[in-house]
Amino acid sequence: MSAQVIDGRACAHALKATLPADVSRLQQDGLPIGLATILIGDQYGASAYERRIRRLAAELGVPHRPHPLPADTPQDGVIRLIEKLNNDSSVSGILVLRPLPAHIDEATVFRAIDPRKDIEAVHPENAGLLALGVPRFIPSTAASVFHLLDTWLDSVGENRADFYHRSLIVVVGRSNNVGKPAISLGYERQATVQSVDEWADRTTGIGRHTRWADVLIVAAGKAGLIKTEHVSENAVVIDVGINPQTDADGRVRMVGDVDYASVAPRVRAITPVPGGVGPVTDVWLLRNTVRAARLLAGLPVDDVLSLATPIPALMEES
Ligand SMILES: NC(=O)C1=CN([C@@H]2O[C@H](COP(=O)(O)OP(=O)(O)OC[C@H]3O[C@@H](n4cnc5c(N)ncnc54)[C@H](OP(=O)(O)O)[C@@H]3O)[C@@H](O)[C@H]2O)C=CC1
Ligand SMILES: Nc1nc(=O)c2c([nH]1)NC[C@@H]1CN(c3ccc(C(=O)N[C@@H](CCC(=O)O)C(=O)O)cc3)C=[N+]21
Repeated sequence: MSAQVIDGRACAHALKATLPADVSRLQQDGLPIGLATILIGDQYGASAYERRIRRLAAELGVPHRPHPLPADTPQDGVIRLIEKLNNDSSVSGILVLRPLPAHIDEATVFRAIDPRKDIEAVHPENAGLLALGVPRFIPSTAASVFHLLDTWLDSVGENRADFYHRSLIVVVGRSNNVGKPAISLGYERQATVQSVDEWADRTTGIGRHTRWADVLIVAAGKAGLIKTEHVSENAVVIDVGINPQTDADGRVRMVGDVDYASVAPRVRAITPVPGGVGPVTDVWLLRNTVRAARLLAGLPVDDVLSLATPIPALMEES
């Protein structure tokens, strides 16, 4: 039987429906909303993402200021730009695209962002809040992964809590802005969560872990890493990877970390690339920009992580 294809474009379309109204309400009240992006160099995935954000911001009416910087920009120059954006009241959200060139220390750059404008939760304060289960912002890629899962569960009529409580979620890749936040969101849903990194691949192989996964989240940045022997038949596979692949005719196209052609026929459900996690990530970043603008203005925001279900007592109190 062939897998159900989880449609990221449809999910993104539904998720963005209320955003233009949210944006114009802020603007009518004279409250600033604006997104600043910093792209250093021209890495394929980062440039692709920046272009998409640019288009989506225009569509939703969010003022966007792109800051393209040459690959050899010194770290001080990047920090100075961030400080300027921190102090600019027309900017409510700041996104620094990864990966950064080797001469720039990611942690130092992320620490320079005003935590209230840190829409990807990369500043230690926001990363800590997420790890503690009380996030200010949910990083957009991990948010997209779980939004797709939740939406898919609703569509097949499975109770979200029942599903997560009994499920093993295996996360391949544990970077600070994709893998680790996804692990945190899995914990928050009270699933059993396992993290697999490159050492597992180099030593015992990742199949001994991934084959047990009810939910397999793959964010390694390695095209074709997950093949049919890595998955079980009831798995729900979420492919985060965005990798450039050059066709025989010289055209570059995007592929995920999952070998879709061999894996899709075997599993229960799967996200494609393109058209899976990516489009929802884009919308979530703009949602976080609106959230930041509201928080900066002192307006209420929804509680994004009230998901945990208390475990009933085993014995009634006498
Ligand atoms: N679709 C979307 O919305 C988004 C897609 N992406 C894409 O997701 C991918 C991952 O991004 P990101 O987390 O930033 O990448 P990083 O390079 O920062 O991290 C990759 C992680 O994967 C692990 N890894 C690498 N190779 C293997 C392997 N063979 N087996 C197991 N684990 C492995 C690394 O392990 P170790 O820690 O041991 O080095 C590391 O933890 C990229 O393709 C990126 O373009 C990113 C953001 C959004
Ligand atoms: N700080 C930071 N945060 C990121 O989230 C981040 C980053 N840096 N650096 C680069 C990667 C890559 N990334 C993408 C997200 C969505 C699409 C996306 O929407 N892609 C479409 C592609 C459509 C097409 O052009 O074919 C899709 O998947 O359907 C692509 C790439 C975010 N990243």
